[in-house]
Amino acid sequence: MIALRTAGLCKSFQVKRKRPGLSGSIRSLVRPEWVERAAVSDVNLTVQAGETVAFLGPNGAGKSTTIKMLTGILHPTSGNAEVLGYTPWRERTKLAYRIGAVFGQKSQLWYHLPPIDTFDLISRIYELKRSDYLARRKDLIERFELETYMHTPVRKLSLGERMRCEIAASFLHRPQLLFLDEPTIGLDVLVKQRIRELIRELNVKEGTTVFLTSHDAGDVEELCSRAVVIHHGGILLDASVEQLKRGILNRKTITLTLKPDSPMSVQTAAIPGTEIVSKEGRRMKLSVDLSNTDMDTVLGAIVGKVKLEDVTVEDPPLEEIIKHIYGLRKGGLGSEDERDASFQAGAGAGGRSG
Ligand SMILES: Nc1ncnc2c1ncn2[C@@H]1O[C@H](COP(=O)(O)OP(=O)(O)OP(=O)(O)O)[C@@H](O)[C@H]1O
Repeated sequence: MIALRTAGLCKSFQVKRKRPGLSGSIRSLVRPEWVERAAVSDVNLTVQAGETVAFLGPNGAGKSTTIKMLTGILHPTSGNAEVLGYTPWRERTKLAYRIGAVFGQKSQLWYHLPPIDTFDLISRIYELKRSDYLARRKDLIERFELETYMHTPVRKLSLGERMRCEIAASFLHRPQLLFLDEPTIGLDVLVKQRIRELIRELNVKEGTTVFLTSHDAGDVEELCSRAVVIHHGGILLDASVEQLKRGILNRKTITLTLKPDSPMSVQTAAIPGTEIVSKEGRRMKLSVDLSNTDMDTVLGAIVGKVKLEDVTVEDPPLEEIIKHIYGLRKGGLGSEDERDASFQAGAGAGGRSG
């Protein structure tokens, strides 16, 4: 069953063109000149029910604008979309009963009220049967471990506690499709991990389709089965996360802080798949290609050669990954695996994209 389908979805905004200089500014004020700016251009996408899709792209790529059209907040300039059988901008109210939305930077919980009050309010907005609501609330409170926070005003909760409440609240009315916009932004590693597990659990248990935007490669790797990358408003890549992992998400960044009495360099020439990307005083960043080596080998080759004060291993920022994909698509193709991830998938993971 199809959860969501778009065909040639486009959105342009009229923006004022600013003329240069003071006189230009005054003229713009008196007689503004409008130009059209494309935010989303020709997005063709099909998401099957139960899929977990990461919708990725750099700042300004058109992610939020697409989500706003899919939830019925914005009308497209042209093209079509169908979400759970509804045209979002024409049947917004009906659709609202069947979808959920969580915005990492905007709270749906009342700031001065405890979460339990907002939960009650949501149950009334969605006209939930009292007994169903109470059973569902109990289940979500246990699952998300919210008991201790339910009666504390939201303003007194930490970001991680609030986000767990936000996501639990969005599941109250059993949405078939959940839109998550940066759900793990600003959270520490452990809370991010827990939130991903909980969303994944509900996806598996209840078949909720997940459509998520994120700048965090970990959200994509751990939560999603498919990634759609949007750039300059159009789809650049549509791949299974497995393909991405094999081809593109196979790099890690190691940051070393060396002790003052340590030798100040690491001989990466002797470690396959590893190169130094930056060096500043006692801090050094290495990029590791895990299709060529493994973490044990790399760390084994470093430990003992230098004296370490600190070491961290991270995913490279998603922006870097997207830049890399963009480079591949423009023709600078690397390994067969990269071609695999970039092109097979770009033509549509399982023929899903246009
Ligand atoms: N209401 C608006 N009026 C004019 N331009 C807009 C409006 N909303 C968005 N845009 C423009 O459309 C483009 C896409 O914006 P959008 O917010 O969809 O990007 P995004 O991918 O969600 O970015 P981010 O990751 O920063 O949230 C941007 O160039 C933005 O400036």
